[in-house]
Amino acid sequence: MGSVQEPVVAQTALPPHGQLTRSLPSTQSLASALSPGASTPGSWVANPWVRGTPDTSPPSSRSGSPDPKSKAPIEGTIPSSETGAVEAPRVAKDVKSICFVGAGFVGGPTAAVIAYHNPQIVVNVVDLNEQRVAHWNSAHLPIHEDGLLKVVRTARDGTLETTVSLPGLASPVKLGARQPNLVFSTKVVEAIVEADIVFICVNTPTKTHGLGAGSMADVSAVESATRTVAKNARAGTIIVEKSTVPCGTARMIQDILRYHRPETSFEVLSNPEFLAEGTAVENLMQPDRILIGSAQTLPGLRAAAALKGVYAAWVPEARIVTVNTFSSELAKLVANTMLAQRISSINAVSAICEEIGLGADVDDVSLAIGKDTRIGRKFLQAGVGFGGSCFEKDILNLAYLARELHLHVVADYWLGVLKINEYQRQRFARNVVRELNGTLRGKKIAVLGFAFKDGTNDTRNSIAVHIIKSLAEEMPREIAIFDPGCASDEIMEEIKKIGLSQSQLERIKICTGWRDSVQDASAICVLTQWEQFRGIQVGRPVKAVGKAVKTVDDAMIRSIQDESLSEMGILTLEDLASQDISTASDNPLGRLKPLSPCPEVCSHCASGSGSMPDGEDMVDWVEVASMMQEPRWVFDGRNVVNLLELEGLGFKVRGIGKGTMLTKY
Ligand SMILES: NC(=O)c1ccc[n+]([C@@H]2O[C@H](COP(=O)([O-])OP(=O)(O)OC[C@H]3O[C@@H](n4cnc5c(N)ncnc54)[C@H](O)[C@@H]3O)[C@@H](O)[C@H]2O)c1
Ligand SMILES: O=c1ccn([C@@H]2O[C@H](COP(=O)(O)OP(=O)(O)O[C@H]3O[C@H](CO)[C@@H](O)[C@H](O)[C@H]3O)[C@@H](O)[C@H]2O)c(=O)[nH]1
Repeated sequence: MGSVQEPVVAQTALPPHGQLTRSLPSTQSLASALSPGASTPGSWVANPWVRGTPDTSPPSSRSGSPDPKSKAPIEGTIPSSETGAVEAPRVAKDVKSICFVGAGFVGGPTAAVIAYHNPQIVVNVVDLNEQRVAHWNSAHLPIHEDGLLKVVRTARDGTLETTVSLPGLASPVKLGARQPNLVFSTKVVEAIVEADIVFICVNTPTKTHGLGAGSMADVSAVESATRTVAKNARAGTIIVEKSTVPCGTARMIQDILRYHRPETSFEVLSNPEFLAEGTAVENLMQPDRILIGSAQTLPGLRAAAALKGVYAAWVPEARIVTVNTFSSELAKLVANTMLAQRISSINAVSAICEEIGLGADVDDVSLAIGKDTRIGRKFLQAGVGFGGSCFEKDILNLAYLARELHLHVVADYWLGVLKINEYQRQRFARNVVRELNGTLRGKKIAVLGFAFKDGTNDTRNSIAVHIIKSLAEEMPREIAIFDPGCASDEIMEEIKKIGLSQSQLERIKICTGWRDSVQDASAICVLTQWEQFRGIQVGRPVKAVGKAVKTVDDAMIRSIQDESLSEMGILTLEDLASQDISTASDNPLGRLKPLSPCPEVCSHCASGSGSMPDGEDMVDWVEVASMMQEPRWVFDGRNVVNLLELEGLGFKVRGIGKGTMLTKY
């Protein structure tokens, strides 16, 4: 590329205050951009987030040699020579191949659901991590999410031809075999070359060193993935930013693309992901919304339409929101910050409840305010604080942006959400030590729950790790940790990151069952809201099991007998078939192909680790009472146990925000 420098990117180069000017197209200019033959490549006058002046000249007039990899225009693109305009991306129907770069918690499930609903599109999921890819290709997926294995097996392995007979159906329904269309591999370049759409789905943690350490997002993986895309993607390929990124990253991606491919124009879309771990498949199957941000230009809007077409295979159009790129990037950060803010708000109330005594109960307050439809009941569960790989990082990201814009009051406002979160977990750890007479020496503490929330095996930035660090500083005899979803080695790996001394580390034991962990313990800390920890309790209303029985109606029969039955239709069929069989099955129609056997050395098969709890090994609090040391403390950081009942069994219990005692710290 001669002497041209690759652009310096993203947050490191925010402009001086007051220079954040951009021009969104006026209605008139947008209308003209949409008119046939429009040639404006973009309406942003300057990239406010990138050092230097971006090249807004048409690709053909920029410096640099012609792109040797650029191929003849493919079907659906508008050749620039014919129109004088930048090449417009293909429209939805032309999307034949999608590539996900990054097979992590987001990339894997998102790619699987897209492939599941679009059997005509080949979805390649690529990652540099060979072990992760090997897991995606096995019976033991690297992440545990309800329903994920079935979705992956359907798309990755294809299905068998099958005939379904159901009561209410006049004639059996024949389902053809489905061809595999989901491929996990390490062949990053090959998958990018083939792709019509590339999703960048790599990690964006908070920087740990250098400029902005502890607050700024590290976009180096996005940069690196973009470089590989820039060098290999075909002209017309749409680049989608799926990772959660600082505002302005789409521009950074665009600049890297321009640097490596000055002759080729690519559209970059923002399409943030809103799935929550533990409910990933449900969230992807029935999203509240799909957000697509694009340049407000003809090619930008066309690219957005192409992506919309992919989602429209199963998401109602009204739920697909299209905005400009910046709004989309910002909306993702704001969504997480506001969800976290609700948790910190209710946790702040929990501190008041505990201090005021008088029986004030944060769960009652939460119930009462949540009935107000303007407030709503979600994300008002008080607890020991929020963990996970997203909330903290995204709040820091938003606050960093505000700080760079000299909006210090705004930055402090959002950082207050994190302050309360830290305060809450410190309060919890302090309470444990105080109630145990100010010393943990010679005592065993059981920790029930390590995952940052239930339903997942993700141990990243778990609240438990912070609590364990505080407890370990008191040099207890032992800290015995049990989590029904996390693998022991992953728990230990996280613990090793928190800087404990050798002597502290030696006191930590990871248990594979709750009995081992509570045996002889002086106190139990419940830190994850696993259903299993509620335990066998008298007087708790039994949750209704199973779904309401569906009956086959005419509309259903018509949709089922439609020859071009979509996966949505097949899901209905599966729902109906599931009602007919006594045991829950991932394969009610007998459609799934048998799984290939694992190699003999499969560590998962050997240890059974990391599988989600099946609900059979409920904690039996009566048994626990007989196993613990007096006075049998239970510190319930998630308000999952029945406080009164446990007190009846002889436990001393402290929940979060339960003002039953007047305590002073
Ligand atoms: N975890 C969530 O629930 C969640 C939800 C919404 C959004 N997000 C966002 O999505 C992004 C990804 O998160 P995640 O949890 O999936 O991360 P992850 O760490 O689980 O996965 C990222 C993957 O990208 C791979 N990778 C990194 N650089 C690569 C490269 N150049 N080429 C190929 N592969 C590469 C890594 O090996 C890793 O497997 C982040 O920005 C995150 O903030 C996460
Ligand atoms: O009322 C509540 C709800 C949650 N939590 C805690 O908050 C954390 C995060 O939970 P949750 O938001 O359910 O899981 P995440 O997987 O972190 O999902 C969040 O972060 C993702 C990554 O950006 C987003 O995509 C999701 O929309 C957003 O909910 C966990 O520790 C929970 O225990 C509470 O303490 N109280």
